Amino acid sequence: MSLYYEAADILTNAKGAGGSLKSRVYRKSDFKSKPAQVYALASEAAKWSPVLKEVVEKSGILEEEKKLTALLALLLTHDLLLSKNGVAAPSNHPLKVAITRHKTRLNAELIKTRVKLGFGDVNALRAHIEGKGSSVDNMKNGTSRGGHPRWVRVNTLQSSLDEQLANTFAKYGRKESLSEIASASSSEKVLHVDDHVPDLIALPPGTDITTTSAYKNGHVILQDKASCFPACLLDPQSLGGHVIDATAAPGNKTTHLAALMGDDAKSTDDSKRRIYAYERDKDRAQILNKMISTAKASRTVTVHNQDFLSVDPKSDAVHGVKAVLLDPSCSGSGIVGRDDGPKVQLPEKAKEKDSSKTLRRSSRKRKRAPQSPPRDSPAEQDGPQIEQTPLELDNEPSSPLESRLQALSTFQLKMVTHAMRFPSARRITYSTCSVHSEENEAVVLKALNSKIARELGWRILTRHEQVDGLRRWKTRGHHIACHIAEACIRCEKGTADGTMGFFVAGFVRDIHDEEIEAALQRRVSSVTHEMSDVALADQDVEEEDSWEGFSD
Ligand SMILES: C[S@@+](CC[C@H](N)C(=O)[O-])C[C@H]1O[C@@H](n2cnc3c(N)ncnc32)[C@H](O)[C@@H]1O
Repeated sequence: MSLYYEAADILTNAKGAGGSLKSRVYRKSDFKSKPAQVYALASEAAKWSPVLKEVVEKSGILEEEKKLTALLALLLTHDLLLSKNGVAAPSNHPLKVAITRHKTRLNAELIKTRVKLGFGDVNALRAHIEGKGSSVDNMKNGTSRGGHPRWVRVNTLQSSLDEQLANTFAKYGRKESLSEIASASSSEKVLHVDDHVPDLIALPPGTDITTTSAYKNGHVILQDKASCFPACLLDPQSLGGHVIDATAAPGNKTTHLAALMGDDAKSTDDSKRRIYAYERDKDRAQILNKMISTAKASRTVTVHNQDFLSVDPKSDAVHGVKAVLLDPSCSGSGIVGRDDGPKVQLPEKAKEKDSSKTLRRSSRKRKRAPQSPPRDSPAEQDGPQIEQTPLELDNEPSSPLESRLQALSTFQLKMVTHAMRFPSARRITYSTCSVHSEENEAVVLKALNSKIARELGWRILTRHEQVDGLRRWKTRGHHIACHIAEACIRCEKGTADGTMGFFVAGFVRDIHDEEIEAALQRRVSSVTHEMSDVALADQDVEEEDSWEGFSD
């Protein structure tokens, strides 16, 4: 019987363990049940929870069975009604007895819910739930947003969109709208060619292309749409000169930059443009090398297993660098499926339903937003989801998330201001896969207000100056940064746009080399002083990335 308690325990995640549901199950060593069984039950019950919540509530068993918590009732009902082997416990076990005696009632409620949702039999409902993970409400009103599309970037160093459409995706029907892809099941052969990022294709959620030769040979790369924005925004082909990818592993954006540099990058001429890819972590630098070689970008990219902050902007090694792509470590709060595990909808007792409404209403009235929990805490994990309010900028760090965000943003600002020091650089993109303003607009604002930006002529790249696809992108920055909000590009996770949560902004400068040289001379004596001004203390930050590459 420990199976149900253990599955409940892992879904509640009371200790706020980090990572996906799967990693949390397999990390835990003290299960009595088989970890695979716990994982299967927890993830299946979570998927079915929008339906089972209604079934359990309507049956009224929570009012009658004092032994059953909402989560145990959900898990047991799942196995009683939907598992081939039924409830995994001896027939006289009190929990099994407590659920089994309501089987007829629960079954009747499941039939009613299924019919109401418009499914002919339980297999049709199962197929829908397996395919899309939609909520009952979405199913009811037909507004299911579906899942997260599988984004595939054609690697134009090796292939072309037309070639891939004619070969790898020859049997796929082309759809005009992304929503048709998001709501398709993984077995449907349909695709959508993206409207904002060139050479990008959306496939139905869960589509596996890792067995195709195009994927194995690096002709196509798995990369979320949002993660393609920084290289597009940097627009390296319009600038000339060399490019730095300051925080490069695993290499999605490095290989994208190489693809955008196109023919130039293919040239064997010694004077050709290069990408200097920095990665401070040794193991990740190896992954980066592998990705670059599979994508056939080695002719353009040189990998440096080095801390970007230790690169002297004036050294010969980086002479002629015109653009810097900066995608540093961040909280990773925008990543889909990384650690926002399954959302469980729990049944409520009739009486509790009323009181919980009161609670929610009163919390909305509170003037100051409740502390947003750390990324790893139960609220952002697999437990019952607490209503979230956007984190407000606050100078007094009082929760682990706030202090973590402050450490991250200090590090991120340090990276941006270092990139601003490269004398020949004209454009920088700064991106994160975080949803928090502290790591996004706030860093951009602080960087723009820094002494180095002002002295060396850096300003924001306005929306009007952005490449066509990104200029047309509607979701812009948060208004805490009102005068630059339009210039900041945001992607929200879980919307019809089918992206992860992401942020990117560009910096440019238009001044001449001589003016920059003079400004650099003037500030030689003040640099050390400024470094301490912005509290650029080294911070240990957890690494996060948007790796979706070859071993996806
Ligand atoms: C968000 S990931 C980059 C993802 C990558 N741009 C991509 O699209 O595949 C951040 C990477 O930066 C590396 N990193 C963090 N600080 C660094 C530094 N100071 N110098 C070089 N690399 C750094 C981390 O090890 C991590 O691999």
